[in-house]
Amino acid sequence: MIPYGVGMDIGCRMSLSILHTPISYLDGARDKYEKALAEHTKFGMYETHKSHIDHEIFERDTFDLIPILRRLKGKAIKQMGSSGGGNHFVEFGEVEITEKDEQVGLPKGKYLGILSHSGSRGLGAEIAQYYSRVATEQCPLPKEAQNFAWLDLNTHLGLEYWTAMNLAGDYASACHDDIHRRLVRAVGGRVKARIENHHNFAWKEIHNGKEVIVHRKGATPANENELGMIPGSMTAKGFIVRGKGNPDSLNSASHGAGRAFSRGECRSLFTQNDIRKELKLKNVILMGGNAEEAPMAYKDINEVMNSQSELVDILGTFQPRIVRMDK
Ligand SMILES: Nc1nc2c(ncn2[C@@H]2O[C@H](COP(=O)(O)O)[C@@H](O)[C@H]2O)c(=O)[nH]1
Ligand SMILES: [Mn+2]
Repeated sequence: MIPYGVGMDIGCRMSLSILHTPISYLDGARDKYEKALAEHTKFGMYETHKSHIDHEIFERDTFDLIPILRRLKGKAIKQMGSSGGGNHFVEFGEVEITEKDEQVGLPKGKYLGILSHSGSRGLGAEIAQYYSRVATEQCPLPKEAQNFAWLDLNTHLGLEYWTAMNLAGDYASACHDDIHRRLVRAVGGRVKARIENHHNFAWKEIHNGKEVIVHRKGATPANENELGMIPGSMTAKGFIVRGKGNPDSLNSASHGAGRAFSRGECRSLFTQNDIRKELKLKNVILMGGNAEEAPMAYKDINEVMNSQSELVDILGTFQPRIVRMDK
C-alpha cells in the first residue's frame, strides 16, 4: 500500500445531488442561491460551521484505537461540512439527463443540481503526511523514488494506514453529505438522486484473477455499471458517467479535464478581467476563486471525454451556474 499513491487529500471526491426542483427556479432567483452558498458553505483552513452534526462516524472505535486519529478527532468534528481551498468548490447548476439509467432512476430532462468537490480536510492530510513519512522510514528507496515507499498490509502499520485511509474516505463522504444537507435546507426541495465517487483512494479489487490494491490518485473508478461524475471546469459542462469496466485502464477513467496550465503559468497568463469575461460569456457567477483556478486553466473536457469513450458511457451533463470557492 503506497500512501503517496493515494495522495495527500485522501478521499478527494465529487458529489452531485439532483433535485426535483425545476431548473427555471435557479435562473428566476439567483440571489437566493448565491445567498445560500455565501451563508451555508465554509472553505479553507479557518472557516468552520458554528453548529456541528452528531455524525455516526464520530462514534467509531477507530478514532480511539489509533493514536493519530485520537488526536485528530476534535479537528475532524470542527471541520465537518466544510470544503478545502484551491480548486475545491460547491456549485449550483443545471443537470441534464440524456440517457435513462436504472441506478440514476430519473427520466430524461433538466434538473437543479448541487456539485461539490473536496476531500477529507485536515484529518486526511495529517493521516497522509504521517503514514507517508512512516512508509519512507520503513522502506528505504533511492531519493528519486521515495514517493513510492509502501507499507505491507500484513503488518501492523500497513493495516493501521488502511483503516485510517478508509475512515478518512468515509469522513470526506460525510462532509459532502453535510454540505448538501445544509444547502437543500436553505433553498428547499428534495434530492432525487446522488452520484458520487472518490478520485484519490485505494480499493482491494480482483484483476487478472488476483486480488490487488488499485490506487486511484486523480482517477474515477469505472467498474462495469458504476456511476461517477467527471467535471469540466467552472464554465464547462461536467459528465455523469457509467463505467464500462475496461481492464486496459484497470476499470478507471479520468477525474476531470485536467490542467492545461500549471498554477504558476495561470498567475502570469490570466488577469481578473480575462476571468470576468469568460464567466460573463458562459453566464456563470463566481464567488471567491483566483487566477490559479481560472476556467481557462483546464483542457477541453469534450476532447477528454472523446478520448475515453471506451472507458465510460455518458448519461448526462452538469453545467455550473453559481460557483463558490475559497478566496
Ligand atoms: N465544475 C467545476 N469543475 C472544476 C472546477 N475547477 C476545476 N474543475 C475540474 O475538476 C477537476 C478536479 O481536479 P483535482 O485534481 O483538483 O481533483 C479538474 O480536473 C477540472 O476538470 C470548477 O470550479 N467547477
Ligand atoms: Mn480532487
